[in-house]
Amino acid sequence: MSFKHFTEDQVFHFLVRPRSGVLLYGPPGTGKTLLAKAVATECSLNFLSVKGPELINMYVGESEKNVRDIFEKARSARPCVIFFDELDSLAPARGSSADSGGVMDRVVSQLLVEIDGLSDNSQDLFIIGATNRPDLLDSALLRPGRFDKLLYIGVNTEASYRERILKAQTRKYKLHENVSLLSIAQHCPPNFTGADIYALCADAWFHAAKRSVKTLEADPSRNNDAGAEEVIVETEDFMTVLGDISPSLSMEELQNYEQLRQKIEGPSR
Ligand SMILES: Nc1ncnc2c1ncn2[C@@H]1O[C@H](COP(=O)(O)OP(=O)(O)OP(=O)(O)O)[C@@H](O)[C@H]1O
Repeated sequence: MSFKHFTEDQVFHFLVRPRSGVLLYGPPGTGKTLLAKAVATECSLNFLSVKGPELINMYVGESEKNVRDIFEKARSARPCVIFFDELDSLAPARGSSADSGGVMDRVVSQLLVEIDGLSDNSQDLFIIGATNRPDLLDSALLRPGRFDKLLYIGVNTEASYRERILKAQTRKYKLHENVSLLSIAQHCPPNFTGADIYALCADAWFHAAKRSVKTLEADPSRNNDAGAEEVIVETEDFMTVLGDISPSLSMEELQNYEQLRQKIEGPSR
């Protein structure tokens, strides 16, 4: 895992300007989790990942206890990054949830207490949050000393961006010499996310594997050939499966995310 798939700006905010909390936001499948893991790996920190809904429990007081326990676990694993995925489901704006007894409000309060408690030892315990809906979060979470840096992780519609992700995703594949990843990137819809490209590569490999099996079945004498079982992925494998994969986000949805980003960060960026 490395930072090479992310922009210098994104890496700068993590490595050069350490802070208590960073919030990654943007459409699903764009690499927010991947980036959080890369930060932990690159900085030699333990990585504790938790999905917001996993901490919510129907029994009174249990959800708050789960929040406390996660921070306790992270403290004992220092130096550590706690990654809160789907943060909006753990910390929605207080007063907005329809739950009886204000469970979610108490969870948010507990989370704020724990985050504020980090300030003493922020040198070796960091929090990274991720959400597709930063607009739903309790605004107190975004105050200085908490998740005070918001970083948009979006989709770049240029082919060279998709080519970089294709390169990363196929680095362990044996590609046929006819494969041009740039050309494949140019054939992908501009709104393909990293997760869509992951699906494309996995399906292309599977398509190539099926072809290898068929070839061996047709000519069993090749079973003993050196490397006969090796799966070599060809351009045709990518092109065949490409038609079956629809972008998980429409262009309109991407524009909505872009508008949300502009609302949060201002139009100048
Ligand atoms: N920039 C990228 N480079 C390489 N692979 C990527 C990139 N972005 C996404 N992927 C691939 O897509 C998969 C999903 O990415 P990830 O889980 O990090 O997205 P996410 O933004 O956290 O999504 P969600 O909001 O749904 O949790 C990853 O396992 C990875 O294989």
